[in-house]
Amino acid sequence: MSVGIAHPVVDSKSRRRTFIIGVAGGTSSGKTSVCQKILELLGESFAVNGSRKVAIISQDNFYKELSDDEVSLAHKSQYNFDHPDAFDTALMKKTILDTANGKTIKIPEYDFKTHSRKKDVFEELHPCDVVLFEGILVFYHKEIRDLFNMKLFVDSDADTRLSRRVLRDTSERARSLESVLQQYTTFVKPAFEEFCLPMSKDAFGGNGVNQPLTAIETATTKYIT
Ligand SMILES: Nc1ncnc2c1ncn2[C@@H]1O[C@H](COP(=O)(O)OP(=O)(O)O)[C@@H](O)[C@H]1O
Ligand SMILES: O=c1ccn([C@@H]2O[C@H](COP(=O)(O)O)[C@@H](O)[C@H]2O)c(=O)[nH]1
Repeated sequence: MSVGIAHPVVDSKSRRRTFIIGVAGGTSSGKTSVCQKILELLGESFAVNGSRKVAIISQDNFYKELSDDEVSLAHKSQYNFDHPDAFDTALMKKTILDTANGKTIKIPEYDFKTHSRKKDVFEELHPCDVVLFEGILVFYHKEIRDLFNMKLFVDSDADTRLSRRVLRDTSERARSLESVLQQYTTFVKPAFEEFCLPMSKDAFGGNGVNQPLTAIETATTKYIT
């Protein structure tokens, strides 16, 4: 499989550019784990040539603020967090563009237990050389998709994803088994098939890190000045 390296438009006045990698995949496919591994390995290999800063941004931090009624629905597993409209696309686009142009950005933090952003809590991210932007629907909107220099799709089998999700959501996200299964069958699985999977076509696939890592190392060496 070939890897397309794109060169999205960045502010020509900007002196610094950041290589942005979009990492998509279904829920619990291992996106965060793959990103952490890439970050670790890139950190090590880049250390040979001087320090290059690599960071991970999660699309989960860009969920829209919900009304009280929507929060009530969310607590009953009746809110669709897997639809593209659940995300603040404008803020996501601005954040990626600012990152690409070497600006310091502020990322909101999301709380899965309350289904809301943490009030006045932000992570400040200083300019990086490589940013991994991961999430279920990071490839859905063309205006966001086109900002990535490289696209990776973490491809894990559906049974594996569901079993990991059950374990994670019941232990870390304060969910009951019934609610995880209800949300999965009503929203998560249909949305994966409609909005996530079709966007994986031109991305670098698999669920390991070796092939993408080699491609990322090659691409970033050429791209970053
Ligand atoms: N290769 C793997 N083997 C076993 N468990 C894994 C593996 N990759 C991820 N997990 C576990 O599955 C859950 C979801 O993984 P995560 O990387 O957070 O996925 P995603 O970011 O796609 O939702 C986590 O609890 C994680 O520890
Ligand atoms: O308040 C919320 C917000 C999101 N979700 C679910 O999270 C996953 C996306 O996160 P992954 O780490 O990629 O699994 C998505 O499928 C939403 O259904 C939630 O349950 N509650």
